[in-house]
Amino acid sequence: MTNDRRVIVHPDKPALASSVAARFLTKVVDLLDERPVVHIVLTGGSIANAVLEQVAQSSARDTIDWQRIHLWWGDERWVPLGDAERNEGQAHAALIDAIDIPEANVHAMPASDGGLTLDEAAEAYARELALHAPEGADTPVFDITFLGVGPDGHIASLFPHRSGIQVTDATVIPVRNSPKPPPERLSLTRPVLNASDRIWLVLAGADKASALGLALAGASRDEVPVAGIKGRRRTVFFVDREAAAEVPERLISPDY
Ligand SMILES: O=C1O[C@H](COP(=O)(O)O)[C@@H](O)[C@H](O)[C@H]1O
Repeated sequence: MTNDRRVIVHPDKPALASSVAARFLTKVVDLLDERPVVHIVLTGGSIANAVLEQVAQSSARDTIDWQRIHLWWGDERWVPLGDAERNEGQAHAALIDAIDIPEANVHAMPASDGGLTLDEAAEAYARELALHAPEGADTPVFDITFLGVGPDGHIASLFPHRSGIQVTDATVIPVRNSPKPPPERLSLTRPVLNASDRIWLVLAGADKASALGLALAGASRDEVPVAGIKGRRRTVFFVDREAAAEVPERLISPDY
């Protein structure tokens, strides 16, 4: 199989969420057979949380040795701990509270009330990543990185026509004046995301169709940040029919 980007279309959001959850569980079991520890990057967004809820509800979830899983985040909104906007809090409610995973394996990004400035928080998360990195690297090798995609084509907190998408000399950046609230955020950078073995982008709804169509048609990453995303081994767009409306037929993978 080549490392071309693939698009897998599902009839609707519920089918998308349960299919991605099932693939995730199967892939994690396989990965745990191959290595001692598996690193996963989570994302915010409604469909991503629906996937995590489906993982939590699956009986297969108990076949995973969660002690050997590490969870990271691709981005976080700069709000206090416990704020409903926090991506980490949403993931806790959807999945993490339901699984037996050590707290030390859940690498949430800092919150705005944790005593750090936004810049210090970015540096602190970069240090946390480095602590779990193999020798000579700045971050762990992410086995699966989930990404949502905004209607404007943003991924993590890397937005169109902003400097963040071009950053290559940092692993984590502070984001200010985000076009989507809240205005302050933290984000992994594009090279870090692209160093993931597998990137699984999950998109649902008609408002995502244009961004996806443009990204696959060769738009620039400055215009449509998701266009600049490609994992080392696999890059798969898991989408519903509405989000796939502008995807050329020849790019759609037949294997749903
Ligand atoms: O703000 C964010 O938005 C994107 C996309 O969210 P969606 O609800 O439009 O799917 C998300 O991927 C990112 O993590 C989050 O912080």
